[in-house]
Amino acid sequence: MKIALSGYGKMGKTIEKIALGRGHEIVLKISENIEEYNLSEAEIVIDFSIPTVALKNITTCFQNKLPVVSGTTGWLKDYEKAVQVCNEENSGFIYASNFSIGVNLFFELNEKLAKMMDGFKDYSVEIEEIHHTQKLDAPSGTAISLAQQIINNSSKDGWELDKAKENEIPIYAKRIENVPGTHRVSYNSEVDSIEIKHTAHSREGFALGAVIAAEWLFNKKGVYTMKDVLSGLS
Ligand SMILES: NC(=O)C1=CN([C@@H]2O[C@H](COP(=O)(O)OP(=O)(O)OC[C@H]3O[C@@H](n4cnc5c(N)ncnc54)[C@H](OP(=O)(O)O)[C@@H]3O)[C@@H](O)[C@H]2O)C=CC1
Ligand SMILES: O=C(O)C1=N[C@H](C(=O)O)C[C@H](O)C1
Repeated sequence: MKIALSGYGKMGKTIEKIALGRGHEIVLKISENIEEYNLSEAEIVIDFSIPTVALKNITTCFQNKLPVVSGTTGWLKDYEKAVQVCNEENSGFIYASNFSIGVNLFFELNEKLAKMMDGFKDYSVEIEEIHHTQKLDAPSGTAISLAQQIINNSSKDGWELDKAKENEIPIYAKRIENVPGTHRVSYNSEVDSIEIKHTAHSREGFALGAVIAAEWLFNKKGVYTMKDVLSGLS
């Protein structure tokens, strides 16, 4: 595939390495105003940029008939707008708050555990995420996805950073130098705790998942998720 990278920071550079290793070409590296670039050489775009530009970059690609795999977090209030433009332009789109295969397995576990724990009122649930100090958004997109899964499978009705109300899930966001991404969901009672945890050892898992998603999306139209991608792999 001829890939354009929207965002050539920590993730863009890791994706370049993985994509080249799988026989793809990087034809464009977008680092500023997307309108200044000639998108015509690219066949697909992988977007790991910044929250304030993600919607513009993604929709500009759709308008240029390019499918997009996006992992940028912190812009999700505008997700439906991106979906609308994708459908209007008959393009292809996959967004995931986390492309790592391990985290997507962790998402499955989280859903199952939330269903099991609902009804055991002695336990209170909380989420902790730890990331490097350059991260722009908090809580992480992955922590929000984990919270949303628990909300969908329990009587919880919201989440809050730090100070949650009775029926909400507290998310604690910590920033520590060089941490690629750690997420922990814990259920705590007076007598014990049950925890599930995912620890990324590097950015390679996120990047590999994004390239696999791009390979899967290539030549498809429509809006998909990592569940669609992974159901074809297992
Ligand atoms: N879904 C997933 O699996 C994962 C998601 N992420 C998310 O991906 C995003 C990027 O992460 P990361 O690579 O660590 O962050 P970086 O800050 O290292 O990279 C972001 C890059 O975007 C560039 N940028 C700025 N303006 C534009 C623009 N107009 N168009 C395109 N690029 C632009 C920045 O350039 P400059 O520095 O010059 O401003 C920077 O190089 C974040 O939102 C992060 O949360 C990260 C890991 C995994
Ligand atoms: O910014 C990061 O680094 C990461 N961001 C994603 C998120 O916000 O969930 C995924 C991963 O944890 C790394």
